[in-house]
Amino acid sequence: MNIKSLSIDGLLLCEPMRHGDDRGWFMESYRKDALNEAAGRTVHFVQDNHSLSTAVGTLRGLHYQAPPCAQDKLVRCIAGSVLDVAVDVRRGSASYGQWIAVELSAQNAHQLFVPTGFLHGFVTREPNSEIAYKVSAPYSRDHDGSVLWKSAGVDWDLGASAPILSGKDVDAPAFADWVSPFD
Ligand SMILES: Cc1cn([C@H]2C[C@H](O)[C@@H](COP(=O)(O)OP(=O)(O)O[C@H]3O[C@H](C)C(=O)[C@H](O)[C@H]3O)O2)c(=O)[nH]c1=O
Repeated sequence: MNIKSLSIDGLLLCEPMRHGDDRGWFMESYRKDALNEAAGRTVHFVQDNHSLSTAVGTLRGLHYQAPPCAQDKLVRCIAGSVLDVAVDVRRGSASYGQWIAVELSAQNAHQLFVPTGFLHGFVTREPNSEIAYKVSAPYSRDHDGSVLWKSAGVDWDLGASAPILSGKDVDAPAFADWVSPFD
C-alpha cells in the first residue's frame, strides 16, 4: 500500500498494490496500520457505505456531517470511475476553500482519505459507477449537510452537460453564504 500526502494538508492518496497471477489478482484494499501511520493518528472507522450511480454525470456533493458527528472518510471506486473532490473547510486552515480532485476508478484502485473538516463529493465518469467508503462516525441525519456543488470554485470537468443531482443538492446553500462548523 503506497500512501502519499496531497497538496492540502490532511488529504491522502492511497494506492494499494495488486498482486497479479494467472487467476487474476489479489489486493489488500485497507491496512489500518499503514493509514494510521500516514495520517499521524488512529482513525476509527465504524461504518461502511456503498452507492451506485447509474448515469454518467451523477454528482453527489458537496457533503459533510457536522461535529460532533463529523466523519473521516476512506473512499474507493469499485466499479466505473468518478472524479472525487474534497474542499478544505477548516476555519483555521491556511488552505481554507482550496480543493483537490482525483480520479478514482475500479481500474486504478486508488483511494482518497478525506479527514473531518472537508466537504466531499464526486461526479461519475462512467455508467453504473459504484463507490465504497469507510466513515469514522455513524450516519446522523440531523448533522448531515450540503453546500452547493457549483459554488465552491471546483472544476468538476463536466463539459457542456448539467449534472444529475438529488433535491438536497439542488437546494444546498452557496459556499459564500455557508458558515463552516469545523475549527
Ligand atoms: C449518507 C447516508 C445516507 N443514508 C440514507 C439517507 C437517504 O435516505 C439515502 C440517500 O442519502 P443521500 O442522498 O445523502 O446519499 P448521497 O448523496 O450519496 O450522500 C453521500 O454522498 C457523499 C459523496 C458523501 O460523502 C456522504 O457520505 C453522503 O452525503 O440513504 C443512510 O441511511 N446512511 C448514510 O450514511
